[in-house]
Amino acid sequence: MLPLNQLMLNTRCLLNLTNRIIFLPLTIVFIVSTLSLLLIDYQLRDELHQRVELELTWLAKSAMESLVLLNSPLTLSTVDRVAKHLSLASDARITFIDDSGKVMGDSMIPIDQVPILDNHLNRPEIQLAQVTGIGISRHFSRTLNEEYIYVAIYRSLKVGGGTSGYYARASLPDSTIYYEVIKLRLALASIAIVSMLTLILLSFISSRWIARSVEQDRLDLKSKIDSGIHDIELLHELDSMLGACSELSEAGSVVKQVTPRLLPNSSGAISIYKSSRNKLEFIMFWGEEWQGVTEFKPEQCWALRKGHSHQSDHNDTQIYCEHFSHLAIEQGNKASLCIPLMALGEAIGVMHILKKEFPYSDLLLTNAIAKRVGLAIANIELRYSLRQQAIKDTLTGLFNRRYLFESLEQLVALGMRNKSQIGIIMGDIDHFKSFNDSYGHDAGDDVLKEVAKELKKNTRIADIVCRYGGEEFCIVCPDSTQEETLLIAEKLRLAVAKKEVKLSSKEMVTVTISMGVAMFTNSEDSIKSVISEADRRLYQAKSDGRNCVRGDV
Ligand SMILES: Nc1nc2c(ncn2[C@@H]2O[C@H](COP(=O)(O)OP(=O)(O)OP(=O)(O)O)[C@@H](O)[C@H]2O)c(=O)[nH]1
Repeated sequence: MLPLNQLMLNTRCLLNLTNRIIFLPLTIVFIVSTLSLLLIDYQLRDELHQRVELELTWLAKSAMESLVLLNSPLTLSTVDRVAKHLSLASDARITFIDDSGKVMGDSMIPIDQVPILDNHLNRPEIQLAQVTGIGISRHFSRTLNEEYIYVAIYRSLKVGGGTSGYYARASLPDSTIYYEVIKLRLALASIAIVSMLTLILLSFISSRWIARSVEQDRLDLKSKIDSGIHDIELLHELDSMLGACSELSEAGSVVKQVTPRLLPNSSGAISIYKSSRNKLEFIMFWGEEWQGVTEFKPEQCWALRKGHSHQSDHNDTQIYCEHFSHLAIEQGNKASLCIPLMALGEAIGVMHILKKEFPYSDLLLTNAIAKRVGLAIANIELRYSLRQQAIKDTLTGLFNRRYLFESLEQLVALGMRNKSQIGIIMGDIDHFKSFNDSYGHDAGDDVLKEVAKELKKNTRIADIVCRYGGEEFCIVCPDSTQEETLLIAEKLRLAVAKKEVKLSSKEMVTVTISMGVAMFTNSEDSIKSVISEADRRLYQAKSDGRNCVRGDV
């Protein structure tokens, strides 16, 4: 049995597990996405810088081309106009610088201030362009008071008759890139936040779902355990009740009470082998009144033929046992199950059950019930046969002297209480020694058996007929007067005298019996004294010529 607190503990563990299952991946996803975002941010910034530099290079080259294509002399006003014109097409600042470092035009500086601008030869991008043709740098612009990215192109141009070098420079404030980066970061952060929120929501929903299904599983498990405990308790009860039964009828009523609680909506019966073992007879049932056959041959039961249980609807078949089929079909196509009842490796009977269906749990239960019922029946039969051996004479089947004294004690006590008399008849076959000597001991045994049958046949059920020893018999007649007992004795004497016994040699013989009668009339009479009195009368009968009854009239 699984205790309830153990069950709760298991559930809590499961919930903790659920938390771990959900929140651990969530944390990992959060860390991975944050790192990815940082990487993307870094790469995008780098990419953006490269693109800006490329764009500025292209702009600087275009500006230089514009200067080359300018049909006018390269004066401050023409060059500055080109710079300002070009800047209309982009956000970039365009600056033209001549060979000597003097600014010839700037898209962001009014023309009147251009001449007063610093010499630009010391600018890193100009110095680089002078050497390699193109120069890129980032530094603080003292003119515009802001951090800028600069790309400068150097080209020698034909001016008048000679050539002169010019720099075309395109630049963008760093803040422009910074704002772009900020915009990108905002977009990425928004995507990340929405994704995380979605993930958290999904995790929350799935954790609720897992918790609900875990709870459902727990309840299912609990109800299964409860019903399992209930079944175990009932099986235990069945076990102990059957163990305490001494009669098959008692076992039958226990099975009738307990089995329907273990197998609800079922009906069934138990049949056991007759001693001849060629037939089985119905001994008990449960559920609906048993409508099936009460006697059948072992060959009519598949379970007994196979040596193990037979289920009619196994593997979608409809193979019913012959002793059972009509019932299963009449009662709405119910499934039938036959289980051999085993004891000491031998089938002693069969349990047949009708039910709509047999789930696996029912099969386990029916087998457990059959096992217990089989053992109980075997025990009862064993006890019965031991008891019979203890109280019966094996040759004649009559009760023995031991049973006579046991039952007399009870009968005398009861008789004295009820103020009724008990008659005792002692009988002895006449000249039995000479019969044995003439016909042999086996013939003597046959005569003893036939005399016993006659005595049994001519007495009431309540009378106790015993073999007292050898060829001597004792018959107890409860609730009988002396006259009645004498009449019974006379009747028995006549019946024995009339009986012709056929010996194995086919010879027909007759014997006679002498009888003495004595009575229990009051509580003072002891068993021994009354029997001695009956014995004394018997010897009186012997001495009076035998084949007669003696007793006080
Ligand atoms: N065949 C057979 N004989 C038995 C059995 N028990 C006792 N006897 C015999 O029964 C005979 C009894 O003989 P006795 O007691 O002398 O008495 P009786 O010959 O019947 O003579 P009366 O009683 O005087 O008529 C003995 O020979 C026993 O061996 C038994 O179970 N089977």
